[in-house]
Amino acid sequence: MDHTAKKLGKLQFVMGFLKGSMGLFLTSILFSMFNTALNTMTPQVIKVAVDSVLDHKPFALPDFVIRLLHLDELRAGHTVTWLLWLFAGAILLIALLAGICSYLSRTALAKGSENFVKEMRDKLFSHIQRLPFCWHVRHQTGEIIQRCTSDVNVVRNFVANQLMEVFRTVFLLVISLVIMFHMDVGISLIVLTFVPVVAAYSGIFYSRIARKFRDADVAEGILSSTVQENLTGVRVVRAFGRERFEIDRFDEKNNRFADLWIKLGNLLSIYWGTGDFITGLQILIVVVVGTIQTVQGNITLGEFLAFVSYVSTLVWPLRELGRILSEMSKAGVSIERIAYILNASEEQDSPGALTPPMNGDIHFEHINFTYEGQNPVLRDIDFTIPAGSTFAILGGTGSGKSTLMHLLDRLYDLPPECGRITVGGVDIAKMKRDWVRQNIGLVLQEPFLFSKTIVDNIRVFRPQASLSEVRNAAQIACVDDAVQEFSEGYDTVVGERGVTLSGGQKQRVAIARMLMQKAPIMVFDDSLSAVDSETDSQIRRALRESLGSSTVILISHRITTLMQANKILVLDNGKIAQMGTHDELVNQEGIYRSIYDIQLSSDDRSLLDEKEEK
Ligand SMILES: Nc1ncnc2c1ncn2[C@@H]1O[C@H](COP(=O)(O)OP(=O)(O)OP(=O)(O)O)[C@@H](O)[C@H]1O
Repeated sequence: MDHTAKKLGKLQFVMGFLKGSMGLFLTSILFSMFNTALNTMTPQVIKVAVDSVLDHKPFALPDFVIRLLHLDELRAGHTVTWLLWLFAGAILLIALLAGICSYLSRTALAKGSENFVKEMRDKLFSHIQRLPFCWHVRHQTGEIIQRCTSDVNVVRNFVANQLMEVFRTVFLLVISLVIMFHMDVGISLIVLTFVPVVAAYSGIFYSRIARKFRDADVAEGILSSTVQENLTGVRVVRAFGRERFEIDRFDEKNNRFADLWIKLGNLLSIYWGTGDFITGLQILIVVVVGTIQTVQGNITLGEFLAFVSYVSTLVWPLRELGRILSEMSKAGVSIERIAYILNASEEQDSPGALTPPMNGDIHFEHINFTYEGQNPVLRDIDFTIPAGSTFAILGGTGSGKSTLMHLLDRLYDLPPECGRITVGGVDIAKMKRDWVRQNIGLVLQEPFLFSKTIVDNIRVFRPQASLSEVRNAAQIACVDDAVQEFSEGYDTVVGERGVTLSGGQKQRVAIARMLMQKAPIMVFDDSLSAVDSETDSQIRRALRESLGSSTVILISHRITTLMQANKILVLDNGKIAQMGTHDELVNQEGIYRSIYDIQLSSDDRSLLDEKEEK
């Protein structure tokens, strides 16, 4: 029952996307039926031609056709050659009409299937945009890309080619059998007995092939993820001389993928080989029985030839049915894989979600947080960031600093009973997610830049911003000079298609981008780690002067980055270890003091002096 439900689900899934192009698909089916009906006429013309031209029998056509076309009179007054031309003309006319129908059917189908696949791609892409961040963290990018590209293509091929073939084959089978039964029941029964045989063996293979396709698809996903990971981490691969290791890793996955396709190929070869034998057997029996029947005078020579013609015409579509079934299994697997993405729940705001002002105090109230299946990452975290202040968070790696910011930005939601985060007294869980994110500017340690020009990257949040606004943000982020030095300045394309920026330049472009957002809360999550201490200090000075009333949260390992903050929180293993100003913390025993002592010996003294100047 489960299986049927699943199948029904797949059909409904496809129908959902077909809805918009139903008119085109119905047009295509209609013309395909005309085409099939016309094609089944040809053996009839052959039959009448052979019987009347070679055997000089009267036309074996319904009386009204003979009367309508005055065939008897024509026949009486004309030569055999003339009759032959008459039948040739009939075949030509049928071929012409069949060709026109085929053209109309295929153009409608091409349009319909492209609309279908476009709608599916649009839906997938917009759905993926709305999936929660945690969903993206849990799934490999290569695998998602594979589902959005090759799986979508498999479904498109199925809808554009195979689905129509199913209709065509069934229609062809029905018309041909009706005509054959009309000519001779005995031979028709022989032909008919082969239909379930072909269907049964196709069905058996269908289920086995489906399993193999599923394995091959999973292997393909793993292979694309390996390639994607390798290309993304190409610098690490080169730096650590891991090329050999990576090649071996790829080989292993590639071998597995190739093995699965070889096994699939073997299975398909058995299928086609067996199919060839069965159809050969079918033709053999029809030829033997047909010849006997003709010799005994039970059927005419023309009818015999028509039978052979129908059987030969039916052989291929029936054989194709097997291929269609295997394609269907492949498409079924792809549909399941696409549906897996589409069935994932999108981020959704509760009805009446709020959009309050975001310039109030930020209060983390007794936060406890655990990532799925992990140990607790944050334990009873409770503190307040006063509005308009600069607040710093210091802590060892893995102490939970970024997690706190993910929770503030609602990239992860706090489960009930695990505390709450309020801004200006309003729980962020009750706010619209978009609103929260628009009002919290976030710069990450490893910022991502799009493959576009620098100016477009900086004004990604405000595409209408003028160049002077962009430059102003870039000056505060201390990246304007560096950009001016590029031959194309702000029009320099960065990323895969263009110039490679240094880690520090990228971080500064990302800071400029965030400044354009003009958010009342700004978070710098270790986002100055790749710039030297001097530039770090310059940026902070420029930021201090330009941020106005925004609340700033600074996360860093570097004491010099944090020391001017109004308050510093020290996190240790998911718990609050210390909190206070630089002066308070440096004068107490504790983590802050030890880090200060270690960094003091290596940091530039002048940067520490900066604090005294302030
Ligand atoms: N998406 C995630 N899924 C599961 N565990 C995670 C996830 N993100 C972080 N963690 C784990 O949570 C803990 C805290 O990570 P977090 O990134 O918040 O630390 P951090 O203090 O920002 O570290 P760093 O300074 O190194 O960036 C770590 O043990 C980390 O492995």
